[in-house]
Formats: sequence, C-alpha cells, structure tokens
Amino acid sequence: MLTLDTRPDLTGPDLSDFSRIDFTNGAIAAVSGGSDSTALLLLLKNHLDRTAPATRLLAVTIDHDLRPGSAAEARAVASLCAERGIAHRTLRWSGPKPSSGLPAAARQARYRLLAQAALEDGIDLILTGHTADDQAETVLMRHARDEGRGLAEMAGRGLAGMAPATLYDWRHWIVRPLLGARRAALRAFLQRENVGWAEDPTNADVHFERPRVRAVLGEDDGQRFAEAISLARRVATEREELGHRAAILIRDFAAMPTTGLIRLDPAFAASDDAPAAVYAMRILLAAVGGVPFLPDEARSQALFSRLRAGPLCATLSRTIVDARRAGIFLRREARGLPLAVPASGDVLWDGRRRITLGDSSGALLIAPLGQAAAAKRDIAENGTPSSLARAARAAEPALWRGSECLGLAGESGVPATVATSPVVAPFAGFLPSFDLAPAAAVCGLIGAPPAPALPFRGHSAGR
Ligand SMILES: Nc1ncnc2c1ncn2[C@@H]1O[C@H](COP(=O)(O)OP(=O)(O)OP(=O)(O)O)[C@@H](O)[C@H]1O
Repeated sequence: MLTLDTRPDLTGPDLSDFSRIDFTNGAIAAVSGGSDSTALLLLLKNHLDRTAPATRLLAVTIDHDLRPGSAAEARAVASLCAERGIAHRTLRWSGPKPSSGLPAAARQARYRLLAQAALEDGIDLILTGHTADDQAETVLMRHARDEGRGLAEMAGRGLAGMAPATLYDWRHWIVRPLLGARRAALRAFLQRENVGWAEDPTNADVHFERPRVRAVLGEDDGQRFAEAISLARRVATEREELGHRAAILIRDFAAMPTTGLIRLDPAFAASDDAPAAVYAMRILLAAVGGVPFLPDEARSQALFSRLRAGPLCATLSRTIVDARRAGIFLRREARGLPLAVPASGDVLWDGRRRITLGDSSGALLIAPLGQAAAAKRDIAENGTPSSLARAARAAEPALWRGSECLGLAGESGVPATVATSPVVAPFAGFLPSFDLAPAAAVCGLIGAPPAPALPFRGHSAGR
C-alpha cells in the first residue's frame, strides 16, 4: 500500500524516494525554477548519475506568461540544465487567460503542456517537486472548505491530499518523490550546492488562498503541519482500504448486460458494508453519467438508504437509478446529451467514450442514437427488461449522415475507421494512486482499457 513518507529531513545523495521508481522509459522533471523543483532536478540527476546514467532525463519548464519575469525564469532553468548536461525544453501557455479561477486554469494548462512534452518526447513518466509543505497546505485548504467538520472526524476523501502518484489523462504517471521532504531541507540542500532559485511573488500574495494558508502554517511550532500530515496519512489509508472494498462489491455485484446499462444485483443494497457500497455506487454513478467527480456523499447515502427500502426511480450524477425486482439498473439520463459534432479527430464524447474518427469528408456526425433508432434495434434476450436496454442504447453515440443513422461504432454499416472505447469518467483525467483498485474494477466492468501500471517497482495496475 502506498503511504506518505513524512521523514522531515533528507540529504541529497541519500534520498531514497527515487529508488522505487521505475525509470526504464526515462523521466520528465517539471521544473518551474522555484526551490522545490530545482532541488528535485538536482537530486534526480544525482540519483540517475549514480544508479542509471543512461536514463533519458528531460527538464520541462512551463512559461505561464502571467508575469513579466516568467520568460527569464525559464531561461535561468535552461542555463542551469545546460551547465549540468540536462536536456531542457520550455513550453509557453499562450492564448487567452481567464479573469477568475486563474490558479486552477494555470494548473490545467501546465499539466496539458507537460503531457504534450511527454507525448512528443516519448516519455510517460513526469516528476514534480511537491513537498510535505505543499501537502500540508493542500490538506488545510481542503479542510477549510469542509467547514463544520472537526479535524478528527470522518473526513472527506480529499483530505488524503496529493497522492504519491497520479495518472494524468489515463496515460502519463505524475510522481511526487519529494512529498516526504520539507521545503526548508530542500533549500538547505540547494544552498550547500550553491544553486539559486526563483521566488514566485504569487507565493506571497495573500489574495490567493495558498499563500494565506502557508502563512498560517508558519505561525506555530510545526504543530499544525504535523496534524495536517498525519490527517493526510490516515485518510489516505482509509481511502485506499475503502476503495478496495468498493472494488470487491463492484466485481461481485455489478454487470453490464448491454452497452450503457449497468445492473447491480439486488443483494448489493443489502450489503453489510454500507460505506463501501455507497462509495461503489458513487463511483458507478459518476462513470455512467460521464462526470469527472463523485456525486455528493450525503445525497448518495440518502439514495442508498432508499434503495435498501425498495423499488425506486431517481436521478443523480446524470444517471437514472431504476431499482426493481430484476435488479438495480443505472443508465445515462437523456437530458443534456451532446449535440451533433462533426466526425473527425479524437473526441471525448459525453465524458464517457473516447471516439477516434478516421473520417475527413466532413459529411459524418456523431450524435446520440436516440429513442427512435434505438426502438428499431434488436435487443439481446438476456433477462434485461428491453425498455431499459433500449433507453440505455438511445444515449449511446452513433454515427449519422444527415438524418440517416449509420449505427453504433463496431456495427456493420459504420466505417471501420471509427473506434470507440469506454472511459472511466471519474478517473479519466486524474487517477490518484489511492483509487487504483476501484478504477480497475470499473475498467473491467465497462471494458475500458486498463490503466498503465504504476511506475514503481513491484507494482501493477489495480494494486
Ligand atoms: N511553471 C512550471 N513549469 C514546470 N513545472 C512546474 C511549474 N510550476 C509548477 N511546476 C511543478 O509543479 C510543482 C508544484 O507546483 P507549485 O506551484 O507548488 O511550485 P512552485 O512554487 O511554482 O515551484 P517550486 O515547487 O519549484 O518551488 C513544482 O514543484 C513543479 O514540479
């Protein structure tokens, strides 16, 4: 099981956090030029020089183009890399910047550009310099949003903080080898090495939430820091354990009788492990609805209690839950399905399907199959109520030429160049390593491609 290493001190050459990472296919170090990521770069370089000097190492700096000094900071990283014989690239976030939610948009752009560099250079592993300080700040910020709950109470899963590894876009592993390190220790290391770093003025700008939390963390004697880290450790362990139990329930009780329709055995609602059942249900609701986040816990609990009480039909997370004697059926609601889009390129459709379209004629469209076309299709006789199977099919993506429906991908009449593959919606963008087990269970259920194995020695996907 992956847990946070909170050793407060580290010295460069003895840093052990790299030793379990599999560098076979090279690594990208995400280096802003700040102290943490500069230390990451030098520690990593030392480690690779000692253990695997032939490893491909690429440092990537994202120039967010938000401050006048950002290009110069990127150049400073480039010259440090040149001195140390490390390949380096700068990628610029060009285009319009939003007037609100800037930190979140910058973060999104940063990951997108890092992934672009990874793709272009054929390296899947990305390392960032997040530290134990970042972790404590993240946990306290999330906790502040969880108003009304005491720090010791059953905490939301977000309080697990950042995972040691997160799969981005179901493709690139982002690993955070310095999560156990304190920023002060990293700065001391850089000072010993005589290497400077850039100070980002936004880090001290109290208009932003993180610098405010950072200031609070610096106020006491490390008490709040220690509490936040130990909370994160505890919640991370609980979250992984709950995920494993939810995965077992999904494997034991869930099936997909037809595309787009999930059936839970009625015994699911009678499960002894109600917390795991609610968690499994939240994950399935998000997956069926094509939503990147889990539905609200309290509403999900209420729905689960009603499921225990008997038949119902309810909607949550864009998913219709239809519980009857034949089973508990989940399907995408018809409301809010995507409008017709031209069939070309690579599309994430409705958050649920990755569609690759080889058509460049411009004559084909992707749109929901719809009720009329679904009514004309044969439905397999497998005990599933045909009305439910048809309703689920109606919300599936189909290929159209004008008003003529060519059918669903994979059917005869649909060009073989059109391929569709299911997506595990709540984890498709970011899959924290805490959640590997339930993600693997949903993958198996809906036939999505498995997540690439964790880049740690001795680990495989799903554990
Ligand atoms: N502009 C950037 N270019 C490349 N990587 C970045 C950039 N900004 C952040 N990162 C990566 O994300 C991590 C966490 O980001 P955060 O914003 O906390 O760092 P920072 O304060 O900008 O810099 P540092 O972590 O180096 O002190 C960094 O350690 C780094 O690995």
